[in-house]
Amino acid sequence: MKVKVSRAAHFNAAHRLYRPDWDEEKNNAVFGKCNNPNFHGHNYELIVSVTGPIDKETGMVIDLKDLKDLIRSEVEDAFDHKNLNLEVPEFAKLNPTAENIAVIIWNKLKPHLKEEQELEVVLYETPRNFVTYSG
Ligand SMILES: Nc1nc2c(c(=O)[nH]1)N=C([C@H](O)[C@H](O)COP(=O)(O)OP(=O)(O)OP(=O)(O)O)CN2
Ligand SMILES: [Zn+2]
Repeated sequence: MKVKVSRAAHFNAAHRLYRPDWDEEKNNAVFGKCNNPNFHGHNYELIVSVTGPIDKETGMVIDLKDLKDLIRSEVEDAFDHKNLNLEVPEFAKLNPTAENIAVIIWNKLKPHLKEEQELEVVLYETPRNFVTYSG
């Protein structure tokens, strides 16, 4: 029997969507206002879910306190109040789209889970734009 356990988290960050190997015209055509050279910001909402067996001794899939601390150390401390393009090494050469941010978050969290625990990351960039990544 597997149960899905979820923890919501939050960070805000600035970003710019563009490719340095494209000229301004093409960047504007593809990325529009998201290519603003002065960046723009989002209040990101994150839902991290761990699915796995319930531990017989504790009754937990994962201690939500441990999941909270993991999200804080791996995601919030790294991304909150940061310029993703300029301050987060993972995005130095990777466009910080919601898709790529979700994959980076998944990659940062997964090594901390047990083999039998499945991970899903849902990232809301705006209340209406969100992506899901499960590995
Ligand atoms: N597939 C993706 N498309 C877009 C992404 C993304 O990360 N993945 N990001 C953006 C922009 O960065 C921005 O976050 C979204 O802009 P927009 O769609 O205009 O969102 P709004 O909520 O401001 O617009 P509403 O019209 O109010 O919904 C663009 N595309
Ligand atoms: Zn944006």
